[in-house]
Amino acid sequence: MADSAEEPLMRHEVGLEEEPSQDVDLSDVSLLLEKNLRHPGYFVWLLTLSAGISGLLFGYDTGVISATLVSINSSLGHQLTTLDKSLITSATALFALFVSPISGVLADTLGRKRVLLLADLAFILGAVMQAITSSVPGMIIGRSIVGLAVGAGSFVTPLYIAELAPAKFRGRLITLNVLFITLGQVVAYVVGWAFTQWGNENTGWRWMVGLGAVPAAIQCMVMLVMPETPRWLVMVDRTHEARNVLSKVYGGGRDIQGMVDVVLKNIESEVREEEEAKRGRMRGQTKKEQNAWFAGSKDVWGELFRSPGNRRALTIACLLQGLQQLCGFNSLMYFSATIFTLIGFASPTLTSLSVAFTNFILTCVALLLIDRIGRRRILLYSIPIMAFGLLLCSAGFVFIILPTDLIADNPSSSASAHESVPLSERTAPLLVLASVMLYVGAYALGLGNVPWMQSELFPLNVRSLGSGISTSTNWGANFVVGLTFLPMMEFLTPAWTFVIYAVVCVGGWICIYCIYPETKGLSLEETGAMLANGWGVRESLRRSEA
Ligand SMILES: O[C@H]1[C@H](O)[C@@H](O)[C@H](O)[C@@H](O)[C@H]1O
Repeated sequence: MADSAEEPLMRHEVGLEEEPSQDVDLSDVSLLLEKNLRHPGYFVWLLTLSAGISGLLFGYDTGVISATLVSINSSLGHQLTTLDKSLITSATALFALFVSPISGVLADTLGRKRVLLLADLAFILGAVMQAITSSVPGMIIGRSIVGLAVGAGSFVTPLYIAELAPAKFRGRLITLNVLFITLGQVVAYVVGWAFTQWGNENTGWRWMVGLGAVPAAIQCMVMLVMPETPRWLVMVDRTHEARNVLSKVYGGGRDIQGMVDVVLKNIESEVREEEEAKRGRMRGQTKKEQNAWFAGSKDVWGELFRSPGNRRALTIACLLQGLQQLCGFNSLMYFSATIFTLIGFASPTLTSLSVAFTNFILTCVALLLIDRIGRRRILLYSIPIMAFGLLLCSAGFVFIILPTDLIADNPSSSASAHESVPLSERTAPLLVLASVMLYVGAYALGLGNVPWMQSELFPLNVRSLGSGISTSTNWGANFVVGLTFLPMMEFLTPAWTFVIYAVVCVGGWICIYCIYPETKGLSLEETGAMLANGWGVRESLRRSEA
């Protein structure tokens, strides 16, 4: 792990003598100072890792359902129906969708750290509830509580990291969170496979879901000793504590005090400006309207929707987040074990591990490549491969004859359905597996990551609202896919289901081609100026080729 390798920076190095003067542009100065940082430093890594456990939990809880669904059998009173499975799966996304907007308000009033701690408690409660329940409604409630935790955690974790990390490392540290999500999914699949292999047939799945409480409890303990973010501390007038946290972030020592002063002043002036803007907006309004949150947010809503540039940014961010889910990836994440059971693999949970593993490895590759290839280009290359994979998968399903009620049936009975089948039907499952892996790999390279870089599309004043709306689009679409996948498989046939996802990919590709400019290498201001005058696709390509 990198040690705190900050260069000793003194005020005179950036032209500051004593206290930073009021006419110096503090944001420029702190950027200049931060440029000299070589590594995030050990304290920032520690903070990122401890907050990143939320990503791990997010991934674990979304991934573990795959093996759970094929292991529950009749432990909840009866064999699960298609509706039971769909509700159990999609409840998490629905509650994550509900809680995302509220968690922003909670994060401002209670602090970022307390919201993370509350999310941990919800993770623990939801995991225990699922592990001990004996009914389908109990399971749905447990999954919904986990949804609250996932929704709050997925909003607050990037905020916590962004407010603590020096600007220079912010992007990289935030995208690390996506890596944690996919790692969590791998862990969930390994645990799922291990329990179906060696666990008790009736209680194994209870351990799978219950284990989600462990990382949450660890994070809870670690977060108790972690600090609040300097920005929130300044917001609630605890400037002295904010200074101490900043000193640790920048590596401690006397020689960095100049930098800490500048960064602190910068935060203070930003917070002051925000408060003044809020007070200005509230002047002349009725008592009722003076509800700070409402008054503030109402105006930001106006700014977001009135300005053409902001509207374009929002359209692109929602398009990408919606497409990330509507392309059907999570139907594999949630139901791959069900699918592989359906087509006769002897160890469906082990087979489906390939989905989570491919996703994780190619997410690592994507994070290395994305700044070099560019967001637009990586999407335009990878989405056609996804569509091809889906069509191939659909072709594979054409050769497989499935008993009509198998989706809702006992998985163990599925093997017998494939005992004496012609060769084409024996190789077709392999074709399905290979095409699923092709699709997942291409997804992880582009759509799995790029939409989360949404904040770079928005100017500061509407960034949090814009990102919030596009994140809700993600959860909304995730809910739709979780709820509709099994009914689509049952009523439209698997072959048509995958064709529909392929059509969504093609439609998405056309939209991206027409309206998503290449933001690689552009500053936030340049992106903003470009979107203010149009979609800026041609101009962005000219710039990135120059
Ligand atoms: O970026 C993540 C990642 O791609 C996950 O694998 C997926 O399950 C999530 O829905 C997505 O938001």
